[in-house]
Amino acid sequence: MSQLKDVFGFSFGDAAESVCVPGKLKSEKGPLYYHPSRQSFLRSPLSKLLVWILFLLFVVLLFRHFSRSASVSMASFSSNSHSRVIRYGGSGWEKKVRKSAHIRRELDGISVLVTGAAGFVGTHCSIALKKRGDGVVGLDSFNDYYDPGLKQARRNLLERSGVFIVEGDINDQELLQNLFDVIAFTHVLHLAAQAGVRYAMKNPKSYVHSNVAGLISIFEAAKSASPQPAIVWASSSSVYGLNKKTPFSEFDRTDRPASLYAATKKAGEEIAHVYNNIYGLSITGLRFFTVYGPWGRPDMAYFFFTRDILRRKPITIFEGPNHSTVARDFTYIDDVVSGCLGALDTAEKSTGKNGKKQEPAQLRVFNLGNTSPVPVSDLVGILESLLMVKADRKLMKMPRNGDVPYTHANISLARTELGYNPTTDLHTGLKKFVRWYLEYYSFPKAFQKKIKRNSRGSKKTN
Ligand SMILES: O=C(O)[C@H]1O[C@H](OP(=O)(O)OP(=O)(O)OC[C@H]2O[C@@H](n3ccc(=O)[nH]c3=O)[C@H](O)[C@@H]2O)[C@H](O)[C@@H](O)[C@H]1O
Repeated sequence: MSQLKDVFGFSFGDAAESVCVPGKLKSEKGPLYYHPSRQSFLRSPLSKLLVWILFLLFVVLLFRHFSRSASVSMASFSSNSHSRVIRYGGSGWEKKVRKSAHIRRELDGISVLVTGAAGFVGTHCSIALKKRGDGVVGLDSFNDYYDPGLKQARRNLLERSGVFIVEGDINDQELLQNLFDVIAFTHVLHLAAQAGVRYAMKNPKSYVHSNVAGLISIFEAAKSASPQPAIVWASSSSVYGLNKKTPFSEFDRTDRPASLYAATKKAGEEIAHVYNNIYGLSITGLRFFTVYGPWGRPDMAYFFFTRDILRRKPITIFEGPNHSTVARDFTYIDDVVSGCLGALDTAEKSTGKNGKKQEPAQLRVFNLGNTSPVPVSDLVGILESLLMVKADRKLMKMPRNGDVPYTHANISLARTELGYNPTTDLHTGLKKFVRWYLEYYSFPKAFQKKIKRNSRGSKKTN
């Protein structure tokens, strides 16, 4: 209102007050005249008219202003109901996209569209690619599945590394087309997804929207692009479902998912087969095993356990049947990044042209795990020793919400084909996470130092 007041010399509040409050004398609001029959001073009809005219003028200008913005948005904004109204297109925008996609590496440099770039794995991969001289353009919807402030902080980090993130939904076909028109991406690293196993009970449709429809949208854009990019995308260890045979191998069956999340990732692998078969897209699916580390996801157990232990709040540890331990093949982020880059570097070119396959194209799936499952109770033990706080543990039977009791990756295939070689044990990885956590959430410096000193001396327990 104050800005409008600067422009028009009055605000809507002024007009309403001067016109709509009868009998209220305001000497500062223009000429008054004496009304003999009412024996009082009233504002002159002329000045009332003037106020009305100005008010109407203001309404017309306001209307014109908003209808102009709306017509711009129709031309160049996403109209998808799941995304916010977002501006893209135009020379300034294209310049940023081109700059971000610029390849600085002379030999074998690639230009990558990273979806979910403000996500946990997306941020780390984008930075690693940029660091080695590849071109990177990010795409992220910045949805509020978890703290958007953290995604924004990751965006700031990426911007400092020279990565531009386009804000938009992977289901926005027009936006994708626009991006492929500007840049001939050699690769797409498709990490945008609805994550979380248990959340699928609460919001099942979000999994279909992102993990099925969104994946198809990416494949559609890629198959029509010229040249077609090679695609590396995030599947999940959860596709092994309730398999008993361990460690999980890529050759094992994956038709018994335990959660809707797993089912949508499994569906993604089948959809990948279709696009590879019909359109000649080169596609690599990576089955991530419970990835953790700095800049991680607050919806994951290691993250909220840390928060709750520090707040002296109880944490719930799930148990399997007959009080058996629940365990995960926790995989540190740097190892997963090396696997993602290995997959990009070994991806063959897509073979389609003008939307048609010319010859058979590469289709791969790899486990990216750590090969050493750790019980969740041990994870809590490591956090206790690093944070120097005893956790208030509550043991609880694992609810039937899509969780699986155990994961363990066989990584021989990734080792051979991608040169994947995880080196970070859970203790070392959590130590790095805890240091980041305390710094990011601005814990007192003295406390950070104390924890750091303690963690230097603390021993590996796994
Ligand atoms: O590998 C994957 O493909 C998936 O990994 C991750 O799923 P999960 O392995 O289930 O990780 P996470 O929720 O951190 O639970 C860890 C452990 O803590 C146990 N757990 C959990 C919560 C709790 O309150 N108590 C508890 O014991 C719980 O039973 C479990 O044993 C990603 O979130 C998912 O998006 C997907 O990428």
